[in-house]
This record gives sequence, structure tokens and C-alpha cells, in this order.
Amino acid sequence: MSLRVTMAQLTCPVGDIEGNTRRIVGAIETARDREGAQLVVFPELAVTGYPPDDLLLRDDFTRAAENALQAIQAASRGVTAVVGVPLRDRRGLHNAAVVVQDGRVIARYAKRELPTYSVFDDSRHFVAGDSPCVVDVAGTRVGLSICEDIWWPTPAREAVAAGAEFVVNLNASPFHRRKQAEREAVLRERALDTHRPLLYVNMVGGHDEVVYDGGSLAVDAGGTVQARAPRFRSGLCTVEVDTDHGNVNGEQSTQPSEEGAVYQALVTGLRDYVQRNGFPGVVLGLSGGIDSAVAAAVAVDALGADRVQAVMMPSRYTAPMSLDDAQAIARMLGIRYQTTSIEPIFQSFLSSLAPSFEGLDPDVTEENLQSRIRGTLLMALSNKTGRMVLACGNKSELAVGYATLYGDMCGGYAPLKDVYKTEVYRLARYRQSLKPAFPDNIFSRPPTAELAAGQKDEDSLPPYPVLDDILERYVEHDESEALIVAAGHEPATVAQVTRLLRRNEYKRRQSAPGPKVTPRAFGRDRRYPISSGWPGVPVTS
Ligand SMILES: Nc1ncnc2c1ncn2[C@@H]1O[C@H](COP(=O)(O)OP(=O)(O)OC[C@H]2O[C@@H]([n+]3cccc(C(=O)O)c3)[C@H](O)[C@@H]2O)[C@@H](O)[C@H]1O
Ligand SMILES: Nc1ncnc2c1ncn2[C@@H]1O[C@H](COP(=O)(O)OP(=O)(O)OP(=O)(O)O)[C@@H](O)[C@H]1O
Ligand SMILES: NC(=O)CC[C@H](N)C(=O)O
Repeated sequence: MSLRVTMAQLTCPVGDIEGNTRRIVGAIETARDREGAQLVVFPELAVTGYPPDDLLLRDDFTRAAENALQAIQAASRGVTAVVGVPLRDRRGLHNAAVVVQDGRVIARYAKRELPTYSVFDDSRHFVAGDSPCVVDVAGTRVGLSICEDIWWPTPAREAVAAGAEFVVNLNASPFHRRKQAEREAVLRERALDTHRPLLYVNMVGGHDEVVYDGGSLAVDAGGTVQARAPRFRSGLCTVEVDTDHGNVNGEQSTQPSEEGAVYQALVTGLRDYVQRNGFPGVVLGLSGGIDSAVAAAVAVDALGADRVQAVMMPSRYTAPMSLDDAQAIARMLGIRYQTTSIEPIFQSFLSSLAPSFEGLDPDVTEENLQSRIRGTLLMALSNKTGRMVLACGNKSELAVGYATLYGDMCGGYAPLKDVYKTEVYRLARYRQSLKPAFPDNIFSRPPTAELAAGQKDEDSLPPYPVLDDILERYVEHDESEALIVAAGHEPATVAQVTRLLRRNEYKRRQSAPGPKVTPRAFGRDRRYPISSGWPGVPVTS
């Protein structure tokens, strides 16, 4: 027997039940009429988008999602579709999949493994299912599973024990570096365990702090990937599942490089944040440094050059080279560019504060004032034009608090929030290889905040390759300080970095959201207390 199945790799914005229903109905019709599909499989919670978070606590929301099934049901004449939707039964609310066939609902399946780690919070809203679900589609028995289910052995094993000839898996699986390889390894393990083909259908698009990268997969019973859908692009991917031989026939689309995937995740995250929140464009401070240069390139690739506005705001500390480089970046990217000196405002602030600061030496206070003046000017431009401000800081800076609250941290979205400084350089090189966007200077100049005379980042912080390695070990791998020292880092440097990391949780908590691209991002993913007595900070009460 063989079954023609369309993996509907859709974009499903959270809360847009009406729009998602339209997209699902359209995909069912196209899959049936154009692709000749007998079965169409959608991503996890395609009706509501994922994760709807506490919208799920509202009866009116879950009822609207359930009502949407009527239109989807009606569209299923002559075909079978598996659609992700929250469903309530007498046990509570489930993260469910509904099977519609020929205008009728023929089965309901409740997700069994509810992830409550990383960015996921399924147990907060859902009750876990406890049994497999196998449906008959044109004489072939198909087992159902939802996202996290496939990362564990039991759900697929039990579906096969209940007669499934292959298993479909509905996903809302967020991107991070090397995630696709992790998925392929898990699917291989599951196929080898069950001796059945598996179809893995993922979502596409940016939702606040996560990005779905698509890349739906079809794996044969021997665990070999036989079809790969494009990454970061919505569309239909149709495969033929041969259940007699445990084989799958489909197309292999070209996959991006590791750097290309991270860059596309940033572009997708920013584009969808701006679109879903209705901004006409973005505005950013362009300093001539590498962070704002890469943020500007991401914005151009996400929105088009005409929706990106850059402002150079020089002070007495701005080197002529910074002005030249900022102008060159703006010209190469083709974006609107203006120069607004902060000097008169800075001068006026200093005069107003002079009586209060009498007898006190200049310090970081005066540095931060410049940054806050820039933030204020950018917010004024935002208010006047409707364009959202981009915060251009990177993960290394945010980790150690090397950023100014209400200054360079000001903004609605931070595209580089989960990108270490060393990765910013790699992304800049990747982007430059596609189409020149930056003058060579930005690769060779030592990073500087230019908030004081002759300032360099490395005066305050360890060299970025050292800093980033310590951060990755501490943040992503939870390594102890002793382990990081044993890996070859200076004890004093490790102590400095981890102390700064712990002390700056308050700053990160006030930072703009940005797209997760590492296995552990600040924000929804890494949840640490702000006030904490661990380790060894005595609590005074
Ligand atoms: N636990 C806590 N909970 C809540 N609030 C807390 C807090 N601890 C301090 N604070 C508050 O935070 C303030 C300190 O934070 P903040 O004012 O940001 O200032 P701060 O962290 O002291 O300084 C900002 C640093 O970022 C550097 N930097 C690097 C690159 C670029 C830029 C730029 O701006 O372009 C800046 C700059 O050179 C400086 O070293 C304190 O004065 C206090 O008001
Ligand atoms: N002179 C300036 N004009 C406009 N914006 C600025 C200026 N200086 C700083 N900014 C803004 O503040 C942010 C933080 O500055 P920071 O120096 O950390 O980054 P950068 O200049 O982009 O890169 P680098 O760290 O490599 O110098 C910048 O990304 C930019 O958005
Ligand atoms: N929505 C989910 O259940 C996702 C969990 C899964 N392990 C993933 O990230 O791919």
C-alpha cells in the first residue's frame, strides 16, 4: 500500500484563529486538488498558533478555536486532515490533534508528553493524554503524535503496537543552532525503534522570542531522511509513503549552512515581530560598529531598505572613522540615514546636573547620559513616525551588563539578543559573502562604546573569544566555575564574568525581547531570580 501525504508547513500566528483557519482550509484544498494528497498533516496547534500561553485560560478563546473546526471539517471532503487545536474534555484542556475526513471528525488525540522546560510551559495549560490514536486513511493505518511525543519512546511505540503503519508528528519546534541535526537524530532513533516511517511537520515564522524554522522531514523505517522541506519558508511538501517496504519518496530541498540558518532565524524573527505588531518600519542608532551594522542588515533583509531608518548621533568622543563607516553602511544597504549630534543636549544635561555633581569626578554617569540621550532621540523618532526602535545589543553585552538601561537597551525588539559577539562577526562575514553591506573597517576595528576618550570594550571586559567561551559554558551548559577554570580559563576572569552575569539579571529582565538562536537564551528560556543569595552573596533582611 502507499499513501500520498502532504506536510503542510504553515505559518500560524498566535491568536489569529480566523486567519489560521483560512490558511488551513486553503492548504487542505490545494493539497487535495493540486497535490493529489490523501492525507494532509498540519503543525502543532495550527488553529491557535503556538504557544498561546494564558490565552488558553480563557473560555472564549478555546471555544473560538474549537468552533473553527467546523470550517476545517467542511473543507475535508474527499481527503483526510490532521489539525492541531486545543480541545477540552471531561479531564480538562488538551493540546490535541483532530482528524477530519470527508466532512466528519473521525478521531481526537491528546499530546502525551507535555514539555515544561526551556521556552515551553505545556503543563501550565494542558492535561496530558494517556493513549495512542491510530486512524484509517484509505486503508492505511496512521499513528498520531504531537511534537514532544516523538522525543520519547512510548507514544510512537504504543501507536505502532496499536497498528500504526507509519507515524505523523505535528510540531511547533523552535529553532536554535544545530537544532535540525538534533531532530534528525531523534527521528532516526524513533524509526529504528519502531521500524516504521515517520513524518515530522513543523511550523514557520517568528513569534516574539521564538522562531519556527520549518524543515519538515520524512524518515523511512530505517531512519534515513528521504524528504526535507525548505527551512524558514512556508509551503506544502508532498511525499509518498510506501507502507509495504517502510519507504518514503519525496524531495530533498537544499539546507542552509549553520551561519545561514542563524541569520535567517534573525531575519524571520524580526520580520514577523514587525508585521504581527503592525509597525511601518524600524529605526536604529548606527554607530559605525559591528553590532548596529549587522542589526541594520538583518532589518533590511527582513523588511526592505525603504522601511529602515538609521541615525548616527555623534558626540565629542565619536571618531571620524565611525562617521565614515556609519555613512558607508547606510549607503551600501541603501537605507535612509541622518546625522544628529547629541553634543548640545549632552552639554545642557551636564550644566543642569553640575550643581548636584559638584566635587564629584566624571564616571560612568556621564557615559550613560550620552547613551540615554540617544535612546530618547530614537524613541522620539519612533513616536513621530510609528517606526519601532531596534535595540542593537548582543548576548555577550547583555550577559555581563555592558549596556545602559534606558540607553542603548531602549527599543522594542533586540535582533542580536541571543547572538554572542564572536557570532556577530561570523554573521557579518556571512552577510558580506552574500552581498557587500559593510566597509572592511568594521571587521578590523576593536569594539568600542565611544562613551569616553579612547575607550575600548576590552578595557572593561575580557577579550570576546574568552568571554564568549566562559558565557557559553556557564549559561548554556551550567558548568561550575571550577569546571570552567579546569578547561583552561584564568580563575580571576571566570570569577569576574560569573559575578557580572549574576549581578545583571535585573538588567536582562528589563530588556527587549529577541529571537532565540542558541540552546539557552536569556528571557523566556533561562529563568533566574533577580534577587538571589546564591552563591555566597549574603542576604540582608
Ligand atoms: N539589582 C538591581 N535591581 C534594579 N535596579 C538596579 C539593580 N542594580 C542596579 N540597578 C540600577 O541600575 C543602574 C545601573 O545600570 P546602568 O544605569 O545601565 O549603568 P551601569 O551598568 O553602571 O553602566 C552601563 C555600562 O554599559 C557600558 N556600555 C557598553 C557598551 C555600550 C553602551 C551604551 O550605552 O552605548 C554602554 C558602559 O560603558 C557602562 O560600563 C543603577 O544606578 C541602579 O539604578
Ligand atoms: N554614535 C552613535 N550614533 C548612533 N547610535 C549609536 C552611537 N553609539 C552607539 N550607538 C547605539 O548604541 C548601541 C551600542 O553601542 P556599542 O558601541 O555597544 O555597539 P556598536 O557600536 O554597534 O558596536 P561595537 O560594540 O562593535 O562598537 C549601538 O549598536 C548603536 O545602536
Ligand atoms: N512544542 C513542543 O512540544 C516542542 C518540544 C520539542 N522537544 C522541540 O523543541 O522540538
